[in-house]
Amino acid sequence: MRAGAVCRIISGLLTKGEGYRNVTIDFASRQVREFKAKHPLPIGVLTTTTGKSVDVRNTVSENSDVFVNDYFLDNQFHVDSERIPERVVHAQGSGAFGYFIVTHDVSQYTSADVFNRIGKKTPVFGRFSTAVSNKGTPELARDSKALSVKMYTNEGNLDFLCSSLPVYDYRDPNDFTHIVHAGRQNPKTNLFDLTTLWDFITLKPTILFPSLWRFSDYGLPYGYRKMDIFPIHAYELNNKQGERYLAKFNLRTEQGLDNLTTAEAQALSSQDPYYFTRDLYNAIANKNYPSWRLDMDIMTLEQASKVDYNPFDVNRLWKRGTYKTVVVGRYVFDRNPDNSFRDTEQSAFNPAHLVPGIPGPADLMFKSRRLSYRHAHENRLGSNSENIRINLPVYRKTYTRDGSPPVKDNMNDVPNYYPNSFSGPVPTVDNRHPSEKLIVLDKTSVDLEPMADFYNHIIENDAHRQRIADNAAASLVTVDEKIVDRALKLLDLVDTDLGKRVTQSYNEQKKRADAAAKLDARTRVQPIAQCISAVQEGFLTPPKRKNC
Ligand code: HEM
Repeated sequence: MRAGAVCRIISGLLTKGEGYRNVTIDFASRQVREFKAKHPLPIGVLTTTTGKSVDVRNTVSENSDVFVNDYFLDNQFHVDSERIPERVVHAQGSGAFGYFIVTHDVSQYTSADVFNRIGKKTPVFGRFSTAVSNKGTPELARDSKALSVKMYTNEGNLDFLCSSLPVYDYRDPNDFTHIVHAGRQNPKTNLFDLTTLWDFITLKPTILFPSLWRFSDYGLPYGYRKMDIFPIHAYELNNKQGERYLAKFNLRTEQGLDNLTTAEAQALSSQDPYYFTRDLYNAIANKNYPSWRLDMDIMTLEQASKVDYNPFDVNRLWKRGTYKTVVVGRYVFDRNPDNSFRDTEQSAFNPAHLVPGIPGPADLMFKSRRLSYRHAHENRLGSNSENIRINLPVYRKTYTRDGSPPVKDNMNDVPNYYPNSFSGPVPTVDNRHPSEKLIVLDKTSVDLEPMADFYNHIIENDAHRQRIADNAAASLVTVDEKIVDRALKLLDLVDTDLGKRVTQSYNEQKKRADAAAKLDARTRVQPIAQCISAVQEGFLTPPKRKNC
């Protein structure tokens, strides 16, 4: 049968439409077959890494002198060193190319060239990721998700690093190391340890706020395509006249918000642990391009100085009625990378990659991020991470030279010091840049009011409140009882109804878990397995929620 006919049969078998639930012959599963369809014959003669053709006898090493077999040595040496350090957070990720298009005039707020004309298109690269999990971990855990997007603008790269939750875990950068440790594997058991996580949450209660979001339906989106995403910080913007504004950017999904229940996620994870990557890849391959509307919540500096909360606090939302929202444009992702390591793994996003007209956030957390990402890239990709193709800006002339490869053209014969009298690159004068710096005062106190507001006013009904309580209680079942007491007291302080619901759910779940712990592992998972197969049936038919 001809390759084209095979392709037609396979595409006939594909499940079209939302969710791509038939994971057996979806677009991602047939990638190599598509390659073969495009290249019916081998693409060329096999060579060693230095370009010498490989004799077929060298592809088998039995009874041969392997030390003179370049082909064997190439492969063996290279595979031994083909891993680079994974990202310390957001290690599991998937990339996509696309564009940003301006749909509304926002020149009143920012002079950034990228936003300066309706209809202007800018190429972008996005990397979607899970936050806490290590590389290779199933993607369906109740863990916040993220999108980093690099816009290759005429004024340099503009990177937005965004979380699926609109509030961040802490406002003291010193907490980064400790939450990464407390929320990760225990150093002795090498297992995720909910006691250490809840210990840290109860000692540093700012983390409770995003944790409540994580326990809510927002904490487990139905794939990367179905979530809103936020850079969180209040960005300083300035227009051509040097007038300054504060903006919180929001990326709103155009696929519609949707979420999975914990039971659905468990079932899906057992069937397709990388559902998030697959769903994104398949949607793009099927030309069902995922898109997000970019809007921004805006305040003048004068308004910001009058609100009764800290607008720079990444651990809270801006209060309703204190800002206005304006639409900027759309991100559309329309191409899967041809090589995941080259593009996705080697991408280096840094929130400090900003452009004129967007001086960026002035808070302490952001200042610390300006350092942290540079250091992380140097550790992960070497001193020339900006020379890797995916990270290259449209235009660049610098005085940095040499270092670990890749060095690209290393600025050829251009003078390598500044100032010089020999026509090396010269700086410009940016009159738009405000001469005064914004100074932000930080505070360490914990404010429970935004959490109570979330629970009572953002969460729409009691059924959803109960799901938050059940998810929080489930995460407490294996936690040391003294810390459980602390957690329940804290939840009660946020809201007595929340405290009551979690306590009740915890008592019930704990009783069941204690009884189950006496059984051997296989017997213990029987009821869950039945529940999972019930939910799996649900996945094979059109979306239908099942309560387990
Ligand atoms: C003090 C605060 C923070 C520190 C020290 C920090 C540090 C880091 C580090 C070291 C990485 C790995 C970078 C790499 O290896 O390329 C990372 C990745 C990331 N961070 Fe943060 N982070 C902080 C706050 C935030 C916040 C507030 C957000 C979201 C609004 C965020 C979003 C991300 C995302 C999306 C990535 C993945 C980047 C990628 O796709 O390559 N981080 N962070």
